[in-house]
Amino acid sequence: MGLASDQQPIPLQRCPGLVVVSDTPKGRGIFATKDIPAKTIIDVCPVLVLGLDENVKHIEHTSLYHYTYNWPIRDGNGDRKVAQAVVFGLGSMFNHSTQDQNVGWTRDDTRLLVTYRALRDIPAGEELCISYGGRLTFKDADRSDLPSDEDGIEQMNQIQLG
Ligand SMILES: C[S@@+](CC[C@H](N)C(=O)[O-])C[C@H]1O[C@@H](n2cnc3c(N)ncnc32)[C@H](O)[C@@H]1O
Repeated sequence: MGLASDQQPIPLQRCPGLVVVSDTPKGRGIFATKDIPAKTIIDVCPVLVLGLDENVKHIEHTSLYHYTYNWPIRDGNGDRKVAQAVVFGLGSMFNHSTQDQNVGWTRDDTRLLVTYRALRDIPAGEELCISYGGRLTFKDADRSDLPSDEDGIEQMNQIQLG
């Protein structure tokens, strides 16, 4: 039996030669064990988009809060809203780098995927980092000169994945 065009399987792709290192200044992080050429697909990650209420009532009170990303949606009235999404796979493991990100991403909001690609050649031994945007809740381990945001207002789930 064939699949309708909107049901075509989505190929998943993960770059080989990646490892999780658990004791970095940023917690766990993803590192390359071999050279990765620019534009290589690093991972194709399915996402779970959380309900707006679900996020406020539940997720914001859990550790998962620190692993969700902005996801634009339309509410029942067709108005634009920013929901939160859990990104499965490596998408939830990339740490933030303010100035030296080597991984970028594209969002597919129809198929609910994020595809991560190397922004440049990544040499073996380097950590793979994305940008969370300009608003961080934690002290950036790359920038010891900056004070951390201690008022708790700027939350990690405001990561500007978009
Ligand atoms: C999506 S998780 C990334 C994986 C995380 N390091 C772990 O061990 O599960 C986001 C968390 O990683 C840490 N993190 C990410 N980027 C960081 C950075 N530049 N400096 C310090 N901590 C960072 C923060 O604790 C943040 O809340």
